[in-house]
Amino acid sequence: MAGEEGVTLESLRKKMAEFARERDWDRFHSPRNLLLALVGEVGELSEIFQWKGEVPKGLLDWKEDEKEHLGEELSDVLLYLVRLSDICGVDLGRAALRKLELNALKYPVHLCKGSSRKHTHYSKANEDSNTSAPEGAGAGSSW
Ligand SMILES: Nc1ccn([C@H]2C[C@H](O)[C@@H](COP(=O)(O)OP(=O)(O)OP(=O)(O)O)O2)c(=O)n1
Repeated sequence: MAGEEGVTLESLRKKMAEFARERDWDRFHSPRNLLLALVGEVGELSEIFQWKGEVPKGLLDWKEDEKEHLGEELSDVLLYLVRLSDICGVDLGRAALRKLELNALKYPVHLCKGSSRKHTHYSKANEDSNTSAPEGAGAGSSW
């Protein structure tokens, strides 16, 4: 039900499994089909922003029906992602938490605060500092 509290990835996973089973759609929900459906929905989501230029956070000047449409397309992406993960035997919640930990290791606060550069920039800077001439010999930092 819309507005229901306590939505979890697991509850969405179960609802999608039930939705497919009731319609005898398990045979269509193969990994490849779900991936293509997911990409299609990402396209529909992108269309909402297409040609608008940058939009303000919170979308305060959007009409209610535009925001509702946005919610629908975001949901389609999420639901197909949840279903794809399930069909592939991936625990999406666990995988996402693990990925967050990996991200934190790749992007330590002390190196990246206030910078949106890719992590390869920091490893490259580190390599350069390991191979560069001793301090004071004219080797400048690359960032
Ligand atoms: N074989 C299918 C078809 C649909 N859905 C579910 C997941 C999505 O949340 C939604 C997608 O439905 P549509 O393909 O009809 O796409 P839209 O809802 O975006 O409609 P439209 O393409 O008309 O804008 O329905 C599904 O699980 N499996």
